[in-house]
Order: sequence, then C-alpha cells, then structure tokens
Amino acid sequence: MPYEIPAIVQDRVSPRAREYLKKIEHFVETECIPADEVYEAQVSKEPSLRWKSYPPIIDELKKKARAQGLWNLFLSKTHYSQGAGFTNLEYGLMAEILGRSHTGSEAMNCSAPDTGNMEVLAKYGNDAQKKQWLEPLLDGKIRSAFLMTERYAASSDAKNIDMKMRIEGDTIVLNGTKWWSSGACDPRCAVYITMTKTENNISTDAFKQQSVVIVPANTPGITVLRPLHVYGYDDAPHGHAEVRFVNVRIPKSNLVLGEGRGFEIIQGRLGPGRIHHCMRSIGAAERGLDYMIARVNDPSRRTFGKLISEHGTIRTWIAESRIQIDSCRLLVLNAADKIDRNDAKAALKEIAMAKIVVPRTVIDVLDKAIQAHGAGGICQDFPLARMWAGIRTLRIADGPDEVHLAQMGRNENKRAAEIVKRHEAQEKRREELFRLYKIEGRSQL
Ligand SMILES: Cc1cc2nc3c(=O)[nH]c(=O)nc-3n(C[C@H](O)[C@H](O)[C@H](O)COP(=O)(O)OP(=O)(O)OC[C@H]3O[C@@H](n4cnc5c(N)ncnc54)[C@H](O)[C@@H]3O)c2cc1C
Repeated sequence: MPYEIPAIVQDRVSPRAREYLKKIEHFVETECIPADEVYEAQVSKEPSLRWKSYPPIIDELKKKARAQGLWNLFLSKTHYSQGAGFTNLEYGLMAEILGRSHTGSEAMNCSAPDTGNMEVLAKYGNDAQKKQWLEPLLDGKIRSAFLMTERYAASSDAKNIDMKMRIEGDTIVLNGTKWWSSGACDPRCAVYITMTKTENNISTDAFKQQSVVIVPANTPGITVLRPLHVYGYDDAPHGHAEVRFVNVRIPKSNLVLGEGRGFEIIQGRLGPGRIHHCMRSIGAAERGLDYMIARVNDPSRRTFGKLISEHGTIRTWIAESRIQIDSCRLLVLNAADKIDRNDAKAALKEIAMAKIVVPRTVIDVLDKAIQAHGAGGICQDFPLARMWAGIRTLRIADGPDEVHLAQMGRNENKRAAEIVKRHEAQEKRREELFRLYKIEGRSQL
C-alpha cells in the first residue's frame, strides 16, 4: 500500500523526512522486496559454508542504498554528529517501511542488533572505542552482536546475569556461557557488546553489579557452540548463537562507561530499539494483509461459487486487520513522540505498551493472512510463516511480555492512594448535594 503518514502526526514530520520516506518506500518496493528471495537462495545450503558466507546481493543493495543517502537513518544527531538526524517518530515511520522486507533494514545499515550497539557506542563509548568499533559499524564494514542472555540464568531478570568479569591489572578476564546472541554466527560479526557481572568491588546495590564490555569476536577463548533455531529457522547467516567464554582476556580499556554501569547502558539501549522492532513488525503486518487481499481475490481460487473475499468472514478479517494495524501504529508513534519530547525514560510506559501490544496483534494479523492462504500459508511458498515465527519471538526477546506487564501493573497500581482520595472527595461532595436536595438513600441511579 502506498505509504501515508497518519493524520495525527502529519505536523511532526519534516519535509526532509517526507522526502526520505518516499525514497525509502521506492527502494524497498523496487529493490529490497524483489531481492528477498534472491537473498534466501544465496544463503549457502552447504553445511560447511552456511555460517562462513553471506548472500552477495546484500552488498549490492547496501551500495545502492548508500548512493541514494539511505544509510544509518536510525542514528540521531544528539549522540553522533554524522547521525541522519531524524526524530524517533520520523525514523519510526521509516522503520515500518523497512519491515516490509527481509533485506530492507540491512540494506540501509539499520538492522538489529547493530543499531542498538551503535547507539551504545555513540552514547556511552569513549573516543578510542568509537574509532575502533563505531566507525566500521557505521560504515557497514563489520557487524556486531549483543550478548546479555545466558543459558544458565533466567535472563528476563537482568540482575541474574552471571558471566564472570575479573579485573587483573590492565586486563579483564571473562568466563561464562551466553545464548541467543543474535548475529554472532555471521562471518562479518567482529564485535560483541557483552553484559557481565563484576567479581571485583561488588556493590551492595543489585543494579550496580553489572558491567558492559566490548569483546572482539576473534579473542582466544571464545567458542561459538551452535546456532539456535527459531521454530526451525536457523536465520542464517545472521543466526542466534550459543557462545562459550573460557578465560577470555581483553584490555581493561574495553570497559564501557565504567565498572557497575551495565544497567544504565542496557536501559538506554533498549528504549528506541523496541520502537524500531514494533514499527518493523507493523510493516510486516501490512505485507501480510497485502498477501491476504491478493490471495482471497485470486479468481482461480473460488470456493462454494464465490471468490474467497466474497465470504463474510474473510471481509471481517480484512477489516479487523486494518483496524489492528492502524491502532498499533498510533500506539507506537505515541511512544516515539514521547521519547522525542522528553527521553526514553519518560516514555517507559508508552514503550512498554507498544512492546506488549504490537507483537501480539501482528501475530494475529499474520495468522489470519496464513489462514486465508490455506495450506499454502504455512509453507515456504509465501513469506508468511517465516514472518509469523520472527514476530512471535518478540513476545520474548528484549524481555518477555509478563515482565513488562508486571512492571506496568505495579506502576499503574501505585495510583491506588490517589484514586481513593479522589473518591473520598467525590463522596463528601455527593453527601453535601444529597443533603441540599433532600435525597434519601442511594438507590437513585
Ligand atoms: C529470536 C530471539 C533473539 C534474541 N536475541 C537476543 C540477543 O541478541 N541478545 C540477547 O542477549 N538476548 C537475546 N534474546 C534473548 C531474550 O532477550 C531472552 O530470551 C529474554 O530476555 C527472556 O529471558 P529467558 O529466555 O532467560 O527467560 P526466563 O528469564 O527464563 O523467563 C521465562 C519465562 O518466565 C516468565 N516470567 C519471567 N518473569 C516473570 C514475571 N515477572 N512475571 C510473570 N512471568 C514471568 C515469562 O513468561 C518468561 O518468558 C533473544 C531471544 C529470541 C527468542
């Protein structure tokens, strides 16, 4: 569907962003979507090469996108002078379009986890760290992974992170096992942004015991044990790795910000990233709806004397999907706008709401699209099953729904005292009004 900026945010989108939105849409529709299947076909089927090569078409797309200025669109000028300078809301609109295609984000150097890692380095890295790692990432020369989750720790509570970090003079020694390290299987992945638990100077504050360190992927002692599968997809060449660290030694200068500052860093990393995931998911939902509408109007697939789209249930699915997509978009743009007007911390509630609602809703839209395709919908002939699998993981990745709901519920519940006070004041005034109008009893309503 040609891109339309929602009416409610029209005045928040600059002329420059509008121009980019048009260019991005054109590039995604004419270059990336057609390249998606080529990309899949070029992922090596040869087991010994599957994780040692990557599809050459992505380099061609990157070259073309960069030549058109469609590069690093996610990075704000606040933290890096070379940032594209779009607001979170503007980039959110762009991310939606990128989400229509499997290759769109990477083609424009806007894919996770690199975007979040680049933001960490831009925001918290020192000059030497930026030079060594941020610059090649911004240049699209290397890729990166974010290593927080651990196989042997319930990682939705980040206080459980247990990769041991010991400081010996000018050296940091790391031991532990990470898993679900997205991108760590990619042969271009050169650096891991890694959350660790400090063994020296342990603070009594549970939120000051973790540190973030930069680990070159080729450091001795690191073994990428295996790629984990997402509903059977290995997501090669990117992959989600289990990675073992045994006495991995890195310079102390690879510590980001300082010992015990890990929570601060991961909290700063996750806010805008969640908005990007949400908007890309909405792009996937739009694509799913497109597929559904195309399929149910295929004149060669009539049932019981009608086009499938002429059955009432199917029309309802189309309408429901449109409502679901448009309401999700407003929720995410509201969160993005709040980040722009304040910061990610001020928008925690809005970000959490979007993070919870969007994947659930998009899963439902994609599920309807799959159902409308019959058996075709769940096989490799359409991108729907793969999209569904990818979006389903978002209910777990970046923290499971339940944790966000628990936090939201706790904060919402803090209103109890204020609500009771307001109700008491209303009750007092009601009693006064009853006396004034000589009303007896309370059964008037
Ligand atoms: C496709 C994919 C990609 C990922 N990529 C990365 C990555 O690049 N880097 C990285 O570090 N991690 C990554 N992850 C890991 C992800 O962030 C973690 O899986 C997530 O944070 C949950 O941690 P856990 O798996 O240890 O679940 P656990 O902590 O073991 O939790 C299990 C379940 O317990 C329940 N639960 C937990 N707390 C509560 C609560 N307060 N109330 C109610 N129920 C609760 C939830 O249902 C939760 O799903 C990825 C995951 C997936 C699926």
